[in-house]
Amino acid sequence: MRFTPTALAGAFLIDIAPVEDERGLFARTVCDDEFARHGLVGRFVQQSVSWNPYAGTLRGLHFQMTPHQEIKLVRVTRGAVFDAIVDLRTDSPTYGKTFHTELSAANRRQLYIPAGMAHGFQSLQADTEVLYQMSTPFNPASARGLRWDDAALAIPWPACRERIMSGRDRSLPLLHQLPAPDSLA
Ligand SMILES: Cc1cn([C@H]2C[C@H](O)[C@@H](COP(=O)(O)OP(=O)(O)O[C@H]3O[C@H](C)C(=O)[C@H](O)[C@H]3O)O2)c(=O)[nH]c1=O
Repeated sequence: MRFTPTALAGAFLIDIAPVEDERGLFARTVCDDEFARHGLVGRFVQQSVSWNPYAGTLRGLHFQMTPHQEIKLVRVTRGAVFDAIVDLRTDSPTYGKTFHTELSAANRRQLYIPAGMAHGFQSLQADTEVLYQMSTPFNPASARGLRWDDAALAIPWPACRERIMSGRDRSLPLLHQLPAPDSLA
């Protein structure tokens, strides 16, 4: 695997190093030792899938509050997404900064998201499926979110004819409205 640090401390792009032959390819996507050599956690306790039948579906920006904040490893197994993260760690040099990338079944790229970040994506194709691995179990009571279109974040979400979102996501708070840092990721 190839690990590329992003502009946000602790967040990495992980690309496969495929072994190819006449049958196709084989590639490792998670390895505890290799992750540890890059200072990353390679053990996950939950794996989830998100299916998005329509392009323009936007989920997020979500995170879990302390002490349930999650490390997430995200990849796309069908279709493609515009994937975005926000650093919510108030002690981080990149607090309030964002990073985005395209994850797709074609590029087989993964995004490693450290604890303390909000995550969201917009599907770029119909029938897009996203696979997540989480380091911490889902804790509904600590699930929180951040508005996708917060001008303070200025995430360049791709234009689309109709953006499909949940009512909850449409009404999430802005960054400056989030509770005090001690209750945040
Ligand atoms: C996340 C999650 C949700 N649920 C239940 C709760 C709801 O009844 C239903 C849909 O939940 P939600 O609308 O929060 O699903 P998404 O909007 O896809 O949320 C995810 O999308 C953003 C982009 C993420 O990064 C998170 O992994 C996750 O928050 O599944 C579970 O039972 N377990 C879970 O781990």
